[in-house]
Amino acid sequence: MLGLTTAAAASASQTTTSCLFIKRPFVLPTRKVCGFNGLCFNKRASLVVKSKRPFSCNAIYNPQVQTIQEYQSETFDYIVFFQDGSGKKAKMEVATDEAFTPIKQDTKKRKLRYYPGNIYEYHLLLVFRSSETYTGELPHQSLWNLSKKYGPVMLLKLGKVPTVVLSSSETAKQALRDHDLHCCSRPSLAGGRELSYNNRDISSSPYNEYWKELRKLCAQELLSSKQIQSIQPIKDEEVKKVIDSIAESSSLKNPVNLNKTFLALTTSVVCRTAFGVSFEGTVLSNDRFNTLVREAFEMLGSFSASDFIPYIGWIIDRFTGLQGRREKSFLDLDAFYEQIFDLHNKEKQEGSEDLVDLLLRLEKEEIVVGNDKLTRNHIKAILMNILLGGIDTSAISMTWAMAELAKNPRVMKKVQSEIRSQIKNKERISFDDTDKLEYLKMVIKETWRLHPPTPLLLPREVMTEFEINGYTIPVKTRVHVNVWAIGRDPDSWKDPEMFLPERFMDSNIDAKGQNFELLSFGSGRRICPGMYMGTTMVEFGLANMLYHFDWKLPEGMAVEDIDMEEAPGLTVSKKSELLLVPVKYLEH
Ligand code: HEM
Repeated sequence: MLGLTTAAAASASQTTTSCLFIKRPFVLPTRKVCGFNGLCFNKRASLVVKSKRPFSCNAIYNPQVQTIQEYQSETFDYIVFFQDGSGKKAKMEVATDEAFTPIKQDTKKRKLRYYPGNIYEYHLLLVFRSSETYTGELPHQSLWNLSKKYGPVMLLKLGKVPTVVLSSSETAKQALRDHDLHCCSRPSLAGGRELSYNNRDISSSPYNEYWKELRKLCAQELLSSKQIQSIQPIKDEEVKKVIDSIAESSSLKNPVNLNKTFLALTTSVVCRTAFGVSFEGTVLSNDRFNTLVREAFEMLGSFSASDFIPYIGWIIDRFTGLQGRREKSFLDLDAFYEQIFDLHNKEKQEGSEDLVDLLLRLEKEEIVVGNDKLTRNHIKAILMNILLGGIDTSAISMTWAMAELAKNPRVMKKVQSEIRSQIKNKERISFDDTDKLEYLKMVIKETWRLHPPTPLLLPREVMTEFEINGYTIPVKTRVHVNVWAIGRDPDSWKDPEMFLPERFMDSNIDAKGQNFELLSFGSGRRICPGMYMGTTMVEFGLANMLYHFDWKLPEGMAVEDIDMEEAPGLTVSKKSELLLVPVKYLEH
C-alpha cells in the first residue's frame, strides 16, 4: 500500500514543476495490464498543492476516456484520474510509486489551474495495468487475492462497466443491510437475459413490482415451509432409492461417485416436487440432464464480452463460441419445459397441484404480475429459477461437506456418532430427526463458510448513489459480495483455513442473512427464497448418508490426495469427482 509521504512528495517535486500531496493514503497497483481487464479504485481524496507557483494540469472532459483499451498502447505503469465536484477530470501519469508527472499533451483536454496551498477535494480514480485479471477461471479467488492487497472495497473497471467488489463482513453489511434498497436491482446480463426469457425470472429481474409479486408468490405458494414439509414423502422415497443403490455398491466394495449421487438426488426431488415428473421420463437422460444444468450455470456465471463492451461485445462472444453455447443451452432448457407442459396437459391428476399446475392455472386465469400478464415465457423463466436454484446448490453443498469429512476423519467420526446416537436403530430418518442434529448443522455451516455454492452472490446494480467506507458507489455500478473471501477473512474467523465445525459451538452465527460473516444465502431483499428448502435438503441428505454408511477412501488413496479444486461457474462445485467407498452400518 502506498501513502504518498512528504518525502515522496519532495522527491516528486524534484522531477516535476509541481507537486501534489495526497493526504489520505491510497493504494497504487504495480503490475502491467493484460487484455481489456483492469482495476481502478474510486475514492474521494484531498490534494494539497505544494508547489510555490500556480500550475496547470490537463483535464479530461470525457469520462469514457478512462477505459483500459484506450491506454493499452501507452507505456506508463498506471494513470491516475482526479475528478472534481464539477465532473472535470485531471489525468496524471504515474511513473513510479512515488512521483506524479502531469501529462503534457492530450488533444481533448483543457488545462486546469491549481493554486499553492489550496486543498482540492477530488474523486480519485486509479486505473492500472495488471496481469491480475478479474476474469480468471475462478474470479472469487483472484478477487480474494486482490482484496488482501487493496482492501475490502475495490472498483473494477471492466470494459465500460464499473463493478464494486466487497470482501469483508463489515462492507457487506453496509451494502446488504444499510443500503440494501439502494442496490437491490440486478444488471441485465447476456447469459441471464437469454435463459430467463428477458429477465422474467426472479433472480435476474430488476427491482420492480413484477419482482416483488413474484417473490411474494414464492414465499406464499412455492417455497413456504408448509409446502416444503408437504414434500417430505417424496424426499423419503428418493433418498431410499439412493441408499439402496449405495448399499449395492457397498456389497461390491465399489466406490461411489458422490458428485453424481447428490446431483441425481436433488434433481429427482426438485423435478418431482416442482414439476410433478421424474426427469427419467423426459427428453433428457440423467447424464444429459446433469450436463444441461451445469452448462446453464456456466453460461450464467461466465463473463460475457457483451456485458462489458457495448455494441461490439457480441462479436467477441460469437468468436469465442460463448453465444453458440448459450443458444444451445437455451434451446435444450426450452425443450425440457415444453415437455413438462405436455406431460401436465396429458396427465392431469385431480387434487394434486404441483408448481407447474399452479403456474399453468394462473396463466389460464390471466393473472397480472406487476404489469405483465403471466405467459408461457414467464412460467419457463420461473421454472428455470427452481431448476437451477434448487438442484445444483444443494448437491454442491453435500459434496463439499462429504469431501471435508473425508479429509477430516475426526469430524466424520464425531458427526456420525451424533447422528447414530440420536436416531438410535430406526430404519428411516424422519424430517423431525434432523432438528436434533446440532453437530451436523455445525458441519454444514462450516462447509458453507469454506465452500459457499455461490461465492460472489448474484450481481446487484446500484439504483441510488451511496457510500461504503467513504467510497462513493455511483448509480449503475455493479456490486459483488465476495462471500468466499469473507468466509476466509482472518478478521472474522480464527484459523480460517481449518475445517473446524466446533467454532460454531457457542456462537449464534447462522447463514440466514443476519450474520454478515456467513452469507451463503445472501442477505437483504435479494436473499435466497429457497433457503429453507435448500437447508432441509442438505441436512436430510447428509444425515442419511452418514447414518447408513461409513465412508472409506478408495484403495491406495490417502487423505492428502483428496483435492479440493473448484470448477468455475456461477455456482462453484468440486472439480474432480469425489469417490468414496461405502461400508454399510449394520446396527439396524
Ligand atoms: C443450499 C442451497 C442454496 C444456496 C446455498 C443458495 C444460495 C443463493 C444465493 C447466494 C443467492 C443470491 C442471493 C443474493 O444475491 O444476495 C440465491 C438466490 C436465489 N435462489 Fe438460492 N440457494 C439455495 C437453494 C435454492 C433453492 C432450493 C431455490 C428454489 C427452489 C433457490 C432459488 C433462488 C432464487 C429464485 C434466487 C434469486 C432471488 C432474487 O434475486 O430475488 N435457491 N440463492
